[in-house]
Amino acid sequence: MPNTTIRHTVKKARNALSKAQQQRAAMQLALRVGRHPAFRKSHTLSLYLASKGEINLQPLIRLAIKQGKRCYLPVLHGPKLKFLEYKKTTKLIKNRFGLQEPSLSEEIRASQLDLILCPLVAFDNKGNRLGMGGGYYDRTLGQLKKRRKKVIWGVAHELQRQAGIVTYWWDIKLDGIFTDKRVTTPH
Ligand SMILES: Nc1nc2c(c(=O)[nH]1)N(C=O)[C@@H](CNc1ccc(C(=O)N[C@@H](CCC(=O)O)C(=O)O)cc1)CN2
Ligand SMILES: Nc1ncnc2c1ncn2[C@@H]1O[C@H](COP(=O)(O)OP(=O)(O)OP(=O)(O)O)[C@@H](O)[C@H]1O
Repeated sequence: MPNTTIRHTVKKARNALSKAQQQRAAMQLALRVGRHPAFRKSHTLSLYLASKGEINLQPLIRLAIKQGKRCYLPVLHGPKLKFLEYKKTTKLIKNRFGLQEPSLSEEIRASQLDLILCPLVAFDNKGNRLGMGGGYYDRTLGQLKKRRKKVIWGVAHELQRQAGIVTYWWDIKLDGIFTDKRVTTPH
């Protein structure tokens, strides 16, 4: 399927999930990520605040903060993202897409993050990611040098899995995917 068709179809399916289904998925994701070594070993991690049917990371954020981990959120900065700390007291403002982001808090360089949980629209078993089409994660994470450790993971509802995604030279590869149902590493 062409990527535009995938984007359209998956967004529609994701938006159709009920509140109860969304809550259950968010809890299951938090449990699954919470017991994974990539999360357990992490001290600094970036997440996102869900919008329009994206899997909600709030239960996971609460768990991470309770365990003393430092949580960061993406903030639009020109063509790229910055990562700013997110705490209970952090003031949020809406960016031009209507997404909430920290207005003023401590910044961390992407290379200092132990775990980066990326939002996405669709993914496949090879670790390919299709996002909202802004190219923000690609531009920001494409520059990470020597990716020895598995830091970049996608998070999604299981229904966002596709048989294959058409990719381009700028697309970053995911080191793994967490869904409400499974953990997958590229194969
Ligand atoms: N929750 C969340 N935060 C995120 C991202 C994301 O995908 N999800 N991003 C990941 O890169 C960045 C923002 N990227 C975006 C890129 C494009 C559009 C966009 O085109 N929005 C359309 C509506 C699309 C729709 O309704 O599905 C618009 O506002 O017109 C939005 C965000 C940073 N923060
Ligand atoms: N590293 C890069 N260098 C130059 N241009 C880039 C780079 N990464 C992405 N782009 C541009 O961004 C546009 C959007 O890319 P793409 O459709 O892959 O975004 P996405 O991964 O879906 O979005 P997002 O990461 O914001 O969720 C592309 O048309 C491409 O021209």
